[in-house]
Amino acid sequence: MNLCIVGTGYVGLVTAACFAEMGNNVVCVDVNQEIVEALNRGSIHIFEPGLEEIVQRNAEQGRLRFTTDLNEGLESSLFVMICVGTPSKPDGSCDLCYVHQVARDVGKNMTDYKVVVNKSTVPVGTADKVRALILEEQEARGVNIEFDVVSNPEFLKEGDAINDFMKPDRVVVGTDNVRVAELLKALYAPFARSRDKMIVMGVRSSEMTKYAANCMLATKISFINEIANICERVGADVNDVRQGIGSDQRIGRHFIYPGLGYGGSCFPKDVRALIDTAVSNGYEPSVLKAVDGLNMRQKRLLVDKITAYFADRGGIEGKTLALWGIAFKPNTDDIREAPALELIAELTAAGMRVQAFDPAAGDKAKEALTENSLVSIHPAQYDVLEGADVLAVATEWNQFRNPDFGRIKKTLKQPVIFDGRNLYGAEFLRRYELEYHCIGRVANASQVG
Ligand SMILES: NC(=O)c1ccc[n+]([C@@H]2O[C@H](COP(=O)([O-])OP(=O)(O)OC[C@H]3O[C@@H](n4cnc5c(N)ncnc54)[C@H](O)[C@@H]3O)[C@@H](O)[C@H]2O)c1
Ligand SMILES: O=c1ccn([C@@H]2O[C@H](COP(=O)(O)OP(=O)(O)O[C@H]3O[C@H](CO)[C@@H](O)[C@H](O)[C@H]3O)[C@@H](O)[C@H]2O)c(=O)[nH]1
Repeated sequence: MNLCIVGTGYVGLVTAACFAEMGNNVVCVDVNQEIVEALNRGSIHIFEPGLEEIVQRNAEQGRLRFTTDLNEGLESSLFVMICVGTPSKPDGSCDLCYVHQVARDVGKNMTDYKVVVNKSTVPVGTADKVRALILEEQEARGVNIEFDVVSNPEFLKEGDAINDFMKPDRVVVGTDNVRVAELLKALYAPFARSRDKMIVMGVRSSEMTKYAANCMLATKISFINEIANICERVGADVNDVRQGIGSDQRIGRHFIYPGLGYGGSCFPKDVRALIDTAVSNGYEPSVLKAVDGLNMRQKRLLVDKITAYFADRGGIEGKTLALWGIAFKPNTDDIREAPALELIAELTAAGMRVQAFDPAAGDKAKEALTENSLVSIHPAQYDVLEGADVLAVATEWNQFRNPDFGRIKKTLKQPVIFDGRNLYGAEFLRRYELEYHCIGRVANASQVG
């Protein structure tokens, strides 16, 4: 089948590469010329394990092309997939300007029947708006070309995106048109060989399903973080509690890891967008507001712990923090709403220096933090320990899980680790005479209360 994918970010590029891998002909369109030129040279602008190889292979074999010209994609394609960003506006509502622009461009340029598939995460009612904008542009041209608009939210997660796309738990399709549902079923058939994975529903329910899924997952995280914060005050260990509750199948083991709160380009903005949708429709979303509020507090947790540690040691001004991990999660270079950025901003505002390392997000962090003279980004994990007072861990990259504790102890001015991802065992660290502060566990019972 012939597809036009609009937007070559985390979702667009993965979608394009995976559909091309299944034999489809895919044209990828992006307004960013630099990104398109790089892709045409076989180099991808994001870090996503396994993606570059699939992109290169399919481009070489002629099934995957990149262009800034939407017409090139529209010409030959039955499906037009919208995969552009839907960031937060300052008031928390969803900014739909990129989606609306694509809808207008499609209306201006289409010459034959299209299935317009929206994969971006968008508030309920957006498909209706996309339809209206396409019709408006067609009217302005004096043409009447048939098309359908379908909602098909994407559930992949960064760092494991190829696997998620190739083996989805489900494929949600929002349409009341049986013929279009059949077309999508055929398109997704290679990803659903073991069982029928397509769940067809109304467009509004499909748009809502995406927000409900992300908000449910965000709620699990804020819930366990709340439990962790209580554990810490009463001398319980959240690691044990997590296992104790996770073995109940109704609760499950996934997505109940406490930490510095959720970051990334999805959970924070999507929770806020659903809050905005609820409020605009006269409903007070008390659970969602609590989830968001707790997450914002959680991102400050290490700031408070580090500040408290230095309170009777001359304060944090002039001290140096070694920081491992900047990306919002491992296996990605994405730093959007990363808890580490909050940590860096708060500590440097109070006069602390930060020497940071991340296995993939270093370049993006350098760009984002260029104006902050108290931050330096280093290319090697152990370099950041040189001259540092203490170490903090903000992202659970595998290479931080079993580090050289002897070297940490020897290099730091003060043998203390602040762990925002609960990677280490307190007992074990005591053997290295390293003081350990983490989330929801009190290493020394005398610290309780
Ligand atoms: N990142 C994820 O893990 C993920 C997962 C599921 C769903 N989503 C949702 O998918 C959407 C895309 O997210 P993303 O992370 O891939 O975004 P992104 O910011 O990585 O990429 C968006 C791309 O769209 C391009 N673009 C903007 N306007 C355009 C236009 N008019 N024509 C062509 N290209 C245009 C941008 O240049 C950019 O390259 C969002 O709604 C997001 O919420 C993201
Ligand atoms: O038990 C957990 C699991 C995750 N996180 C944090 O939650 C955030 C989000 O993690 P994850 O969901 O793995 O990454 P995303 O790439 O943001 O993926 C989410 O957002 C995407 C965009 O909508 C959806 O498609 C995915 O299904 C959904 O998992 C990260 O900061 C993680 O550190 C925790 O703190 N504890």
